[in-house]
Amino acid sequence: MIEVTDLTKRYGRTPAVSGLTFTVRPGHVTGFLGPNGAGKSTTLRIILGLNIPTSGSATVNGRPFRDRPRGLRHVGALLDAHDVHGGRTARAHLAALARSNRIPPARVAEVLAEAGLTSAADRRVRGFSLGMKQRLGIAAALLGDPPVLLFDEPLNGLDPEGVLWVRGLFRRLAAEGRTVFVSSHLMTEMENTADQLVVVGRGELIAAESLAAFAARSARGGVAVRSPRAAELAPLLADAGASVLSGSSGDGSLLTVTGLDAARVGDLAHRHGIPLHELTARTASLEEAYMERTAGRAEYRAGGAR
Ligand SMILES: Nc1ncnc2c1ncn2[C@@H]1O[C@H](COP(=O)(O)OP(=O)(O)OP(=O)(O)O)[C@@H](O)[C@H]1O
Repeated sequence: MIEVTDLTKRYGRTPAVSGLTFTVRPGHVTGFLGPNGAGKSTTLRIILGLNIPTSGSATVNGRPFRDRPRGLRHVGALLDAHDVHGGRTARAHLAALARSNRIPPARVAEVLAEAGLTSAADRRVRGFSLGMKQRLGIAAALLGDPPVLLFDEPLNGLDPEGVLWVRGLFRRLAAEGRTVFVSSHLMTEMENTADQLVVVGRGELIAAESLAAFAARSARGGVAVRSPRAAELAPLLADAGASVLSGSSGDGSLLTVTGLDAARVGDLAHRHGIPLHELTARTASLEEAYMERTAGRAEYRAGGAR
């Protein structure tokens, strides 16, 4: 379990993180999302005790992580795949980490195999591609068999097989009851992998909830209803508490309804003897919900709009 409480970090006068509070629970893959510069890496570094917060706290299983001896057995992390001594082989890099964290040396071969690096184990890391370095970083995070794992953009540079591997790995780690916290800009991938989300913008919390709840709040979701008597149905739906928009069907037969699920829309129409020609529940994609909720919270946006 990771608990972040009223966390603030300023660099000079620039706030990187402002009063963030959220909990990352074991047994889930939790996606950590936010526009560039939103404060994700800063937060991950504070959780790992690599940055000192200006105020507030971050704990891992109840204690600040920097207090923990043999760290890799408590928390595994991949922050920056390039942060490896290029002159070492993959095997030597992992063996050094194992020694300094009192991890049995046999784990090195196990995590190399898990990451698909067995055949590259005795090559110097400076010759590795970005994807191979990511695999090595993930192998290092797994080395101590830790209950809590943090990954900052782990999919960068991975080939499709690597992406599939990571997806399965994260799900398995969560199913084993571990806490898995992953930052990523790849919405489709997060949609496939994460079940919980922490979303930040300009250092502030936007949402901490399940992916389903986050998507359900989107105005892009709702129920599409088509009826030859849509004009009669719309006020009945509004009376029942729904928001109703007329669609762009031209003949006025299409309504988009939010605030009532498809079953209640169908029942209500039936009670009033109004025929329906279509009743479709639509869930917003994570990307749609994310773009909507972070609009105006992105510091950098193509086209110059702020
Ligand atoms: N060492 C530092 N010194 C000064 N400012 C910093 C430092 N590290 C981060 N910042 C600033 O803090 C803010 C948050 O940065 P951070 O790297 O945490 O964002 P992020 O969400 O990880 O972004 P990205 O998605 O681009 O990786 C940014 O405005 C950044 O410029």
